[in-house]
Amino acid sequence: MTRGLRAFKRWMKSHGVEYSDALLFTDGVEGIGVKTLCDLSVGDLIATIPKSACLTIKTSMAQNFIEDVGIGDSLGLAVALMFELSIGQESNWYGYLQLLPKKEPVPLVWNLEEVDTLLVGTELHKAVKYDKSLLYEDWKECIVPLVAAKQLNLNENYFGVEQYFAAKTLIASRAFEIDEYHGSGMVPLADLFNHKTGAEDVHLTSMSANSGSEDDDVRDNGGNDDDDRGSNDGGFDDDAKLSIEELVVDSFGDIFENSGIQKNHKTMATASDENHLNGHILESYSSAGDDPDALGMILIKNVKAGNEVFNTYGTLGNAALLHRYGFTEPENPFDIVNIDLNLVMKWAKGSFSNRYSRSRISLWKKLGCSSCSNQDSEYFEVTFSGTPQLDLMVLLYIFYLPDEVYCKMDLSLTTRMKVDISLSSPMNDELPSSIVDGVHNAMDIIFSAESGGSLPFSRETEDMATQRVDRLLTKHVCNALISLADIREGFYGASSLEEDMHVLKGCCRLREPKRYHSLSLRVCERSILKKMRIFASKSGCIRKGKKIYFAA
Ligand SMILES: C[S@@+](CC[C@H](N)C(=O)[O-])C[C@H]1O[C@@H](n2cnc3c(N)ncnc32)[C@H](O)[C@@H]1O
Repeated sequence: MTRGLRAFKRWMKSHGVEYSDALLFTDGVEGIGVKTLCDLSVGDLIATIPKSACLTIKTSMAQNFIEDVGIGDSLGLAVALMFELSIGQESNWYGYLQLLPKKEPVPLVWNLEEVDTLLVGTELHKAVKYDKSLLYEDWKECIVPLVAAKQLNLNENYFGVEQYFAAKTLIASRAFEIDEYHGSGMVPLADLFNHKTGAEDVHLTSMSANSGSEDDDVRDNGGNDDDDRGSNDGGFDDDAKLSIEELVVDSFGDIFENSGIQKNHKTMATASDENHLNGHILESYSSAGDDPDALGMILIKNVKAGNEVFNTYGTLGNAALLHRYGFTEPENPFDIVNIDLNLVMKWAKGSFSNRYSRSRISLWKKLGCSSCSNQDSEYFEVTFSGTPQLDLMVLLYIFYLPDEVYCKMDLSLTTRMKVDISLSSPMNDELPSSIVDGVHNAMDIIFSAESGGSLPFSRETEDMATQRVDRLLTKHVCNALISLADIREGFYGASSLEEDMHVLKGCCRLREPKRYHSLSLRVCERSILKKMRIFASKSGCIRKGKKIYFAA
């Protein structure tokens, strides 16, 4: 065991952190991980962590001045972390901080040349540059004045821009949302568990008697932040976090529900004098106590002796994993690629005038269709299987609607909107709900307009959703999808997917992590684009052999 781990164990003991003696902390070339020495079962409580041992704005010695100047959330936590680092052994978390890496080598702390060469074309290229400029501004506006305020007597060597970026990488990769009072914070021990996509063994949860539902899982800050582009690029500009109370519909919910964990809390057994209990596990969750001031780590799966115990950082694609945690996973089913609306406009320029494109997009919006949006871009998602977002297919379909159908629909929608809006509040500039009813409704309106008022397929006998999509995929739409995939592919530069795959094979994950994971991201994204082309060409072929409802 390394010195850092030994000191950390002593620190845990003196700060009331208890853990099962079945847990083995490993410290190898790939960093720290947690294994089990004996079989563990669903519902086993393998660790408890007092909230007072978590490093948050509230628990930090810097609380007063952070709250006085009014910086909260992840910026405030970064200041708390930098402050605790700056006071060395004086810090309550010294034994914990010694174990942390100086920074997590995520793209935020790559130099600009690395970002521009390794990430070019990928979902992360723009996002990382955006983070860098935004965080630099935050530092200048909020942290520089703190250091300048001599009465705070801050050690400027710990509050430079480099130190701020490093703190942000640690927070992005290790912080959890604790509760409404503490906000997000560093949770010692819980942050030693590595991630496995969709197959985690353990959850961090609240130990309060009023808790015990899936709502109480303490959320890793990486999980599905609302501000993440397509929930796929992680994100450092993350002030909108969910507290435990808000986690009613959490992505972990199903797993927790199916885990068979008993949720009737009883009184917690008196803590042993020893930090590790002898029976391998601390408690089963059902007999663990009511302690609103503690967090518990609970097994949601059986884990065999000798295996690593994994947590999950959320259902994240590779762009998000690399962005926030600095690694990627092969064949990650949550991977997506985005097609920007601007890219669709670029494609449209080849065949249509700007005016024509704008009018078709306007009709698409009036029908209640939409793209995803983030920061200053609008985009469509393409899933791991290569299926493009339905709204994109509808937009492409609308581009090819005959003029007379387009005019008829536009006129009728505009008239309807005018009537509906004049009947509602004069301040209400949103579309009436009768019109904004989602992309499926939009398809029904289009198909019905094309066929002179009736839907040309049976609602009773066939699957409506499949019929709708099938009908959307005209030859024009399929060709447009292939062209969009080709244009998007062009962003990666001259090398082909096969060349990238070949280089990736020869690249060592441990020796060249930046090159390896960025190449892995490129290969995953380009493979999705390849699947999108196959989706479009197969759909085109299938249509040739089927009844075609309308001329394409
Ligand atoms: C919360 S920490 C987990 C503990 C960490 N391994 C350590 O040494 O302290 C998160 C970091 O661990 C690493 N990590 C976690 N899961 C991983 C995985 N499945 N593959 C590669 N690295 C992983 C990444 O560097 C990530 O940013």
